[in-house]
Amino acid sequence: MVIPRIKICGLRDIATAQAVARLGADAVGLVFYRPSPRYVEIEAAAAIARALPAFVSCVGLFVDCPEAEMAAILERVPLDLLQFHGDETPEQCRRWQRPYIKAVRVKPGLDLLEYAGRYADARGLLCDAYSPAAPGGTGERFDWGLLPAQLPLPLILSGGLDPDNVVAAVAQVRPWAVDVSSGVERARGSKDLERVARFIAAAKQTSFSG
Ligand SMILES: O=C(O)c1ccccc1NCC(=O)[C@H](O)[C@H](O)COP(=O)(O)O
Repeated sequence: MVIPRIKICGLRDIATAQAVARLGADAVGLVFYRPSPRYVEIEAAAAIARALPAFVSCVGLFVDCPEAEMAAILERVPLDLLQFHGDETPEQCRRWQRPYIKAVRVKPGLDLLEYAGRYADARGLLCDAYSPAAPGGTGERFDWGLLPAQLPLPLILSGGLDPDNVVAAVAQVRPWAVDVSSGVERARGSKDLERVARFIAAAKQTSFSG
């Protein structure tokens, strides 16, 4: 039986990150994309990463980050996994020799099988909604019917998930993991622990044979 893993993205302080871990998240995401309302400075990020309990992964999220900035972050923040959410090539993703996942913004006409094949060494493919407004964290959903029945990488479903739709999402898509940001916030960049708790409880009650 597969019970989807849960990533809560866009944490910005230690207390909230620890609370999210206690509520049952498998991973938390730290956003290193300056235009985002969820952007976290290096020192705060390092403190959050160090404060997480064992078996909760710390994921660093990058959008076409300049190399020097990326190197500075990797030197100071103990990240378990890198999430590339921009137009990074497979070579750019591999360059850091760290486990990584690749995000793709799904829209009609995109060949997801071909895309996944190019990032064959990624630990997962995070499928998010395409929006012209921002590269991610928009709270927008995409048409789950655009996903192929099988992908060569573990599928992380993202984009517009919330406590009320995650059960239906898992039933339809059968993803390895689910990822959420806006759907568990009270305002952009501010997590609502009651919504986080409801999201995690709902996601954990889902399972499917895999
Ligand atoms: O969260 C952001 O602000 C963000 C900004 C730029 C690129 C990616 C970003 N977030 C990536 C995530 O993993 C989000 O959880 C994912 O896009 C889903 O967001 P949401 O639809 O708000 O749940």
